[in-house]
Amino acid sequence: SQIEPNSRPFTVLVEGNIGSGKTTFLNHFNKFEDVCVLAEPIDMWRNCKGHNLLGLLYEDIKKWSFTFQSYVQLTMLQQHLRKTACPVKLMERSIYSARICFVEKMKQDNLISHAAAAVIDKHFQWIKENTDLKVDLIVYLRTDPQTVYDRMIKRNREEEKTVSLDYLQALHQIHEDWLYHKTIFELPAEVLVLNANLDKSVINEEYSKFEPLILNKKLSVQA
Ligand SMILES: Cc1cc2cn([C@H]3C[C@H](O)[C@@H](CO)O3)c(=O)nc2[nH]1
Repeated sequence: SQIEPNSRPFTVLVEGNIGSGKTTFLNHFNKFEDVCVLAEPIDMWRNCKGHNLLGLLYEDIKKWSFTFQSYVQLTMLQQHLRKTACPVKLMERSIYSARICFVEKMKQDNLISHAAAAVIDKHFQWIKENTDLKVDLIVYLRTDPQTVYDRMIKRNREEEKTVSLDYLQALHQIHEDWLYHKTIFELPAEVLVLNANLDKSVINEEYSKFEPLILNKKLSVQA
């Protein structure tokens, strides 16, 4: 019989800096059939009716930040609302990190006008009040800026050629304030902090330790 869409799957957000290993984490959990993995819809950002918004963003971040972040917010909302038959849903980033990490940082650096940021915030607030953005756990892949910078260079994503260590340091700080020090904005769920500096060769061992948490929908690590 048709499996009923599980409208309230145990929803986990995977958050972290550029290059923090989110894709590696998602791939680690992709092998479980109970888990629906939603990677960042980067292909949508690279092709919005033929426009590569991600490419435009890094070509002229001031000019394209609003356009890019508006579309990111829509695509992340679509991911949050996506039905799945799986009992567990793992999302790469979220409408929260869009607003809190990226838009806020761009606003601080005057890469987006305060007027544009205010419009994005109005959308964000309305969405939160009018939709059920159910989140049960946030996994924070905590890294050092230098580590993620080296990985980003090695990954060599075309559009990220112009991303600087300074930018990654600023993004790192905003992730720290939101998810580690918890001094800015709201937290939609408890945060599980993982050491994502670990080398790829041992990182899967580290992630395996948290399978019971993610797969059995436990909210706190058993002592
Ligand atoms: C939610 C969200 C993801 C996201 C990614 N990005 C950028 C950072 C990376 O270079 C690329 C893919 O994550 O897009 C952004 O500027 N704003 C974002 N907001």
